[in-house]
Amino acid sequence: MTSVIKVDIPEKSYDIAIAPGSLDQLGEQMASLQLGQKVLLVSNPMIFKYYGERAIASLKNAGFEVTSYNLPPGERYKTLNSIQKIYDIALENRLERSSTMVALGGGVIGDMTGFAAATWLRGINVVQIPTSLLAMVDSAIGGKTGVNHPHGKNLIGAFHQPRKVVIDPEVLKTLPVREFRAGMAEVIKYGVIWNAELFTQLEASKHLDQLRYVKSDLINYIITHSCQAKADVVSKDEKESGLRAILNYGHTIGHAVESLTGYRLLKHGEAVGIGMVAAGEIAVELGLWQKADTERQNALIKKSGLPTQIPADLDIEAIIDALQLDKKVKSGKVRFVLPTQIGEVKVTDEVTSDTVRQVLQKIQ
Ligand SMILES: NC(=O)c1ccc[n+]([C@@H]2O[C@H](COP(=O)([O-])OP(=O)(O)OC[C@H]3O[C@@H](n4cnc5c(N)ncnc54)[C@H](O)[C@@H]3O)[C@@H](O)[C@H]2O)c1
Ligand SMILES: O=C(O)C(=O)C[C@@H](O)[C@H](O)[C@H](O)COP(=O)(O)O
Ligand SMILES: [Zn+2]
Repeated sequence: MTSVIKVDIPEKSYDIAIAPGSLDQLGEQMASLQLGQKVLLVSNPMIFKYYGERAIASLKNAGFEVTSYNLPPGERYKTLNSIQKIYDIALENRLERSSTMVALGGGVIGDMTGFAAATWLRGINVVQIPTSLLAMVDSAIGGKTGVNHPHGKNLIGAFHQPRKVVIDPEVLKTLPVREFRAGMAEVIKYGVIWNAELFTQLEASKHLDQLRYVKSDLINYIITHSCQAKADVVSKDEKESGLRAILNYGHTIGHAVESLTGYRLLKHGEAVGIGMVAAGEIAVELGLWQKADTERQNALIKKSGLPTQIPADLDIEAIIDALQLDKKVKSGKVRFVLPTQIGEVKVTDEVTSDTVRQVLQKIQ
């Protein structure tokens, strides 16, 4: 059975289709979008080895003319240099305005392919085929695309909505367990910012860190409810002029920690987990959130096998300085997304550096 969730943006609406085995229906799913014939499929060598040929066979069966290109894996390659390589292949293969880039991979491949598609010929089609849990529940949806600058996360990018997101949960069977856990951080995020019921379901679930059993009802529940939360928010505020900032919960400190550790020590989701612990503690400090609720959140993060502490050798002053590069900074003031109760958050610029320092020292 296919679940379909709509992202409702004027003139750019699209479907997120979730169904086991849907990788083999990719061509059919794209055929109804009236795209040009040429497709450039972007992936990385590992993911391509598992799923590339199946995706290409389905696209060719539907009449598409397909070229593929693999980028090296990992956040360290989420750079303008990689984008240049995609442009070179697009040029070589004469991709046209009606052509489509297909991102087959995790959030790194999705963000980069989306950005290349946003900028090649000033914007061509992109279809997202997320293969990590994190990409399924978050990065493939909503059109944030881009790359890192040597000094900060995602500092270069564009909003460019996909024409479709095709999720085949069966591909999670090959996802390494640490990557699965990293994806759970963004799932917990939706529980804290938007969907209290999702949060309590996660609390009630055993073996959250071992949930790669794709046939389980829970994994389908997690993917659908997370996609729905993201679709709800993005449909209300495509370009983060207001509400969408809540999707950045845990990312203010998370991004700083991720980039200061050179994208080697922590996965994005792990850094977000630590960032949520920090944000929860700040909210308690400010009297916005109950201590009992932050303890519930932190227990869930731990139960998912995620770290909850700032790495021991990381300089706290460097983290505080790095916060200035956050994209939510407004008139020079750092803005935080802070919980007020499970399922609700607010955005505030009333967090002093002293409070941040105190909390970071507490959780290091
Ligand atoms: N655009 C957005 O809205 C948004 C949202 C959240 C995160 N992100 C970005 O997403 C990135 C993190 O994404 P990620 O966690 O998917 O990391 P990732 O893309 O690096 O993928 C994680 C690892 O898992 C491997 N992998 C992926 N799917 C696999 C599968 N099915 N089988 C085997 N191996 C598989 C990849 O090769 C990679 O080594 C970060 O760059 C983050 O900034 C973007
Ligand atoms: O979609 C969004 O909006 C998000 O903030 C989702 C985040 O999980 C994601 O990591 C995003 O890329 C962060 O955005 P940024 O604008 O802080 O780079
Ligand atoms: Zn994120």
